[in-house]
Parts: sequence; C-alpha cells; structure tokens
Amino acid sequence: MSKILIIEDDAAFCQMLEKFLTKKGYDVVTSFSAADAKGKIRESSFDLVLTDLRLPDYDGIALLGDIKELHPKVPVIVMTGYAEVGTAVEAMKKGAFDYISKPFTPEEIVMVIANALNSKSSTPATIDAKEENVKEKEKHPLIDTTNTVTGVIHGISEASRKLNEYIQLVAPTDMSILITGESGTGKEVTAKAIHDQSKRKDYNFAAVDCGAIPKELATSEFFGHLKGSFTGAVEDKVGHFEAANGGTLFLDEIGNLSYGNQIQLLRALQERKIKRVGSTKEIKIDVRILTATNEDLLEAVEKGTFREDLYHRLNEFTIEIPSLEERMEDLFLFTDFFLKKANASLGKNILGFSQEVQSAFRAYHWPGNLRELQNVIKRSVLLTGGDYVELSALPKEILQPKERPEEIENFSKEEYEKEQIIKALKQTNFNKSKAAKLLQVTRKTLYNRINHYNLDL
Ligand SMILES: Nc1ncnc2c1ncn2[C@@H]1O[C@H](COP(=O)(O)OP(=O)(O)OP(=O)(O)O)[C@@H](O)[C@H]1O
Repeated sequence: MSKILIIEDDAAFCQMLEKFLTKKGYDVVTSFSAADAKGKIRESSFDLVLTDLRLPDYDGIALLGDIKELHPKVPVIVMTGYAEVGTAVEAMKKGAFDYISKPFTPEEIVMVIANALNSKSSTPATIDAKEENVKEKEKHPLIDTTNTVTGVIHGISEASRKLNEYIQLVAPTDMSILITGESGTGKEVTAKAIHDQSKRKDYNFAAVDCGAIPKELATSEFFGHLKGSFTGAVEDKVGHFEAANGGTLFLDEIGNLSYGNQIQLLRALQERKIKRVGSTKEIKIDVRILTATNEDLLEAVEKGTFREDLYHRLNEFTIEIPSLEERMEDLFLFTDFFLKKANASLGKNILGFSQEVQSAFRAYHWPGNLRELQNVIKRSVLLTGGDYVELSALPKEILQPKERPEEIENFSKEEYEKEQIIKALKQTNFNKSKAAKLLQVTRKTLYNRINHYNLDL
C-alpha cells in the first residue's frame, strides 16, 4: 500500500482529501503545517508527498527543497491556485514531480498520483521537459492522461505505451493501417487518434461501418450517386470517399465487404479516382485509408473470402489494440475517466468506487473490453445513491465471474466465445438485440460472430 503525506493548512480540505485517498486504497498521513510535516518526514518514509505551496509557517518552495534534500527519490506533487503557474514552474525546477491546480476533481488527483507513483523508478524528466509540461498543461489540463470528458486515455501500462508509440509513429505518414483487436478495445478511437495527429487533421475523418451497409448499396455509399440513377436515388448523394477527400476514411468491420465491393474499393485505391453512380465524370480523390477488423483477415484471405491484393493494400502496417486484460494497469485510469463521463451525462456526482468494487473490477476478465467497462460504470452510477459505487450496483456477471477461457482445460477462446453466444441466444429466446446486450457487444458484433462461427439459427 503506497504511503502518502498530505501537507495542507486548510484542515477541512485536507481531511476530505485524506478520506478520499484512503478510500482509494492509500495509506494517508496528514500535516497542517510545514513544521509538523518536516518532523513526520524525518521520522518515517513516504512513497509520495502532496503539498500545498502556500503554508502559513514556511515557504512552500523552500519546504519542497528540504523534502528533496532528505528524500530525493520521493515524488512531490504541489497543489497550486489557478493563477500560480509561475510558482508551479519554479516548483518543477526545484524537483517537484508534477503540480495540480486547485480546485481539482477527485479523478484528476487520482491520475496525477497514479502517474507519479508509476514513474517513481523511471528517470526524472529534464527541467526543460517539465517546463514544457507545465505550459502544455495550462493549455490542456492533464493532457498526458486525458483531455476532457470526451477525451482519450493514453494509459500507463506497457501495452498502452507501445500502442501510443505506434500511433505516433504511423500518424504523420500516409500509410494504410489495419487496426485489429477484440470488440470494444478502442479500434475506432485509435483510428481517430491517428487522424488527429496526422497532417490531414484539418480535413474530414469519415467512419464507415462496412458491416452495416447492404451490399447492393455499397457502391453508392462509397462513391455517391446522381439523382435518378437508380430507384430510390431521389437526390444527388456524396459518397464517403468524396466526404473524406483530403482527410481520412476509416472502414470499420472491413471483413464484411462483399467480394464485388472489395474489387471496387481496390480499384478506387489504385486509380485514386472515383465516379458517382450514374455519372461519367471522374473525381480525383486523396484519402488515407484506415481499416479495422476483429476477425482474422488472413484466415479470410486463405479461405478466399477476402482478396489478398486488397489485404496487402490496406495493411501497410498493423496496429493491434490490447484487450483490457492486457492493460490492467490502466484499469483505474479508465474507471475514473468513465466515472467522470457517466457523472456528466447523468448529472450525478459520484466520487468513486468502494474497495470491494475495485477488487471485483480487478478480478473480472472484461470480455467486452472498454465498452463493457464503460457500460458497467454508467449503469452503476445510475444505480448509486451515495458517494461511492458499492457492489450492489454491479451486474451479477461481474460479481460471479465465469471461468476464464484459459482456465478451462483444452478449451480454445473461440470455442468459449461460441458457447457464450449460443447460451446468450438461448437465454433470450434467440432475440439478437437482447443477446447482444447480455454479451455486452453491439448487435453488429454479434451478427459478425454468428457469421464467423456459421451458427445455424
Ligand atoms: N483510449 C480510450 N480512452 C477513452 N475511451 C476509450 C478509449 N478507447 C476506447 N474508448 C471507449 O470505449 C468504447 C469502445 O471503443 P471503440 O468503439 O473505439 O471500440 P472498437 O474496438 O472500435 O469496437 P467494435 O469492435 O465493437 O467496433 C467507446 O465508447 C470509446 O469511447
């Protein structure tokens, strides 16, 4: 259990922080004055110090210097008022790990603390980098973990670090990227992040769900049509390629495109021009293609249902999104983020999760990944009357997790998934919408999996 010393002369605020951080699982010691804090620092050791910069009996910067002299490796986070950026820079120069402006939300302080404890063993940032960090944070508070409620968590796990490294590596290029990963892991979020960090960011990002387009309409959806070119074409329509011109076209569930549509797509990519249905006029297109799938496309290529030439065209680089289980160190960054989102959308102000709920979250294997986590949190926030989410607000599958796939002898993940789908369908009297809800996946994903397993229903 990490031990934190809070130095804060506002006793009420200090006690509130102490209560909150204790609930979050930290061992918290408090001091209302610099003199008392110095005594405590000498007497025992701490994993982190959180200190106010304005103290009645001593200069906060000087106190920081004293702490750093006694325990150079202990990260110190300073709490500042909104207008005290200059002091924050000075504190960072004097060795503070980070700063946080008051007032802050519980989620913000949890993130800053998690970052500091996590980076304890890593090389401290240079002063220049820290100053840069301060400036950046003024523009986007907490940009390193999340920007706003609608933002994106970058994560602190090794799997997330690698993912972000790949995103940054490929974003400035024009390469076609195939994004793979289980359902709900954040493939679309990743595609958008690549677009947002690319030179195309000022143009459109058009996301197309290939699984949802009937194959007869795919040509018109992709390339547009002229009024009257077929029954139902009541007015001119701009297709996705044109809509994304200059920007990025994200093709989700690419494995669902019919063979004929695959040929059309390949041709458009090779020739870099399209014609609207019913028109002879060629339109030049300049789009970057990002695709996503939760199927094994190579297997589809081997089976002959997906064109190999198109596969190579789309897959100049593959990014595999880790499952939530593979990034468990990020779990509480995500729970806090989704809590903030749920509070905002439901008009609530739940402070956090009880210890028992945190343990249940840690023990569960999250087959529906981030989407499932987000849904569970939203539901629990809705059901919570007090300050903290308790076990009673969790759905029962989280309280009694099923055996994990790897724990079932001689049982492949695919077989496990197939069995879960059949079970959910039976339980819901073969109502696919209800079964999808039960499985915590979208209807679209359920249809894909039913097709994938050739389930005769
Ligand atoms: N890094 C992230 N930070 C914050 N929220 C995220 C992040 N990644 C994913 N999410 C959230 O998780 C949910 C699922 O993400 P997304 O739709 O991108 O997954 P997906 O892999 O494309 O899903 P599917 O396979 O079903 O198409 C979304 O609500 C999204 O906002």
